[in-house]
Amino acid sequence: MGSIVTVNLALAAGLLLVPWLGGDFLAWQIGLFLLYGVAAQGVGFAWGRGGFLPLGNALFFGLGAYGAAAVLKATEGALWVNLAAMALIALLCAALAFGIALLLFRGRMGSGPGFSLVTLALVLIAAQIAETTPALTGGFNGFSGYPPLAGLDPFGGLYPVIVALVVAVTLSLTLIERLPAGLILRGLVAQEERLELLGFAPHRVKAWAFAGSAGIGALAGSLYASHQGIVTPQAIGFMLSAELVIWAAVGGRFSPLGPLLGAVAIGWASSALRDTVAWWEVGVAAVFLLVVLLQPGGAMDLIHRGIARLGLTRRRRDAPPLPAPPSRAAAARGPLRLCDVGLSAGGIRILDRLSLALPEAGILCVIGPNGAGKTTMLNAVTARLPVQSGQITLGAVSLGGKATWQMLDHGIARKMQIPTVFGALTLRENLQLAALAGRMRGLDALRPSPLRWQTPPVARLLADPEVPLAAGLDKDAGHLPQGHRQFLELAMTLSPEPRLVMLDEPAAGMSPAETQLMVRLARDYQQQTGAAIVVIEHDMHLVDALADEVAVLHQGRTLATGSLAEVRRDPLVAAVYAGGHK
Ligand SMILES: Nc1ncnc2c1ncn2[C@@H]1O[C@H](COP(=O)(O)OP(=O)(O)OP(=O)(O)O)[C@@H](O)[C@H]1O
Repeated sequence: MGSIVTVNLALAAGLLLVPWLGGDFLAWQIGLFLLYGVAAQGVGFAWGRGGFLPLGNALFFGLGAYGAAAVLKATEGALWVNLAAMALIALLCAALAFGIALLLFRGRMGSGPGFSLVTLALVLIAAQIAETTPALTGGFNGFSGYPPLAGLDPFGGLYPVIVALVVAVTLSLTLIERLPAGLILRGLVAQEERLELLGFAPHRVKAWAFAGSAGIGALAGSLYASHQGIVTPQAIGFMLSAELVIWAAVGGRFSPLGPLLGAVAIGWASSALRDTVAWWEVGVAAVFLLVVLLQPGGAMDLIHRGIARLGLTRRRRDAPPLPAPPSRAAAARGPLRLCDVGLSAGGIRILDRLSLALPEAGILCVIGPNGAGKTTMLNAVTARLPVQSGQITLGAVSLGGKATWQMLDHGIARKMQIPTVFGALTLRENLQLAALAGRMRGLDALRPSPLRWQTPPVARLLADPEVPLAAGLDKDAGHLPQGHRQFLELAMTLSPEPRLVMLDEPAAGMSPAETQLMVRLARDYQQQTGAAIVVIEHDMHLVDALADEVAVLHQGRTLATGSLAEVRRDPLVAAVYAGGHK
């Protein structure tokens, strides 16, 4: 916290010195690049933190600028009315962005080019409207003839207001990084699938990030109107959108200060050198290309690495853990039933009128030859693949039409066949995210204390001397060996205290000792919580050690259920396994 305040105070002091050292004209020039920099910070937030690239963020900068110009003209200098109106415009832009992102990201995984292209199309449309509606926007000539905010001189009094905006935005973005909201965003980029299984709706997380990005852009745009005294279609055009992306990339999109640095450095150098250095734009494009290819973290990444090499980074002290509040997943009730479930994908019938009733408590092992549809059954339950016929119910609740991220609130958690952990985060951060799962309420994402939550299942695992997690909490999860990764994913799966745990080949890639440990941990969890656990497994020793009951799947149908001894005696099962499968 202290370092955040120091950095922002230094930023404010450095920027406020500009008019003293360089005069009003330099401050006016820097003020413009700072406003562009704030808008680029919005782009950096969406791209670097949210993992999706908005190609048309000048839309919100322009809406902020035109909106503020119109308000300033209509109200003729009433300061508080103007400020309230500008804040309202920024909120409206954020709401617009939220809606756009929800529409585009809903029901889709990934943050691919579709979103970027739509935002590009939107800014092209907006620029066209601005050019062709002179009655509203002043057309090509621009919107002018309004007083600046509070009558502040763009060459004098407005500059401290711009600096205040810069510091407020930088401080907010830096603080968000230290709060659960920032961790959730990092989780989104690191492993969207796991985040969704932990009960976070990726499309909503992205929508909030895009709303923040748009609101920041609109605030910058609203001061730009006063700074320039005129708003032209360039303020809402594609060129500015592209420049915001270049500044964010070159300065460093992963850091709140990076885009600001990029905008001021490139913007100022461009204004000084564009007319004297031939091919200046080509040079900027070349730098952009080099950054994209060789230095994705931009200039701020180099600066951070330099600071780390000099040993100037302070290690954050870990505050003692707090008991986590009750989990919604622990309150869910009812046995899971699949009734005549049919599922086809890629033209292949995978589940063929599959019916299976799970016990409300105990361990059910699902076995069957390769390709029998075991993993697909879990995909159907967790809504990762759409079911075409039949019903899946949990107690009295139908799971039909629900999304993957809603499953945790129904008490369902899943460990994947290939362990999915947040590879770019430390083990501690992985467990912090899992502690938030199913427990966050209201404004918890914006409070620091939820990062200290510790859940009963994770506390037990960390205290267990055989579980290889407690010693390396500050290591990146991406460097864990396969066995340790399985335990980390198990810890994250159990952390929300789910009533129904689905473990897909939990011992894959493990040594015999690790496999034994996995069996013990699954058994312990079942006994401590009375939950139902479904384990998909090929290893019959493990099935023997774990199963209260066994279900055999074959060609997308339930072939037999009963104890392991019973299904072994079943002639149909014997025939399937004698057919050369595992
Ligand atoms: N999304 C999909 N699109 C097309 N085919 C799929 C899809 N998912 C699974 N399949 C196919 O469905 C069949 C069943 O796959 P599934 O992974 O459910 O089998 P499994 O019983 O878990 O096998 P294994 O024990 O080898 O993991 C396989 O032939 C697989 O290739």
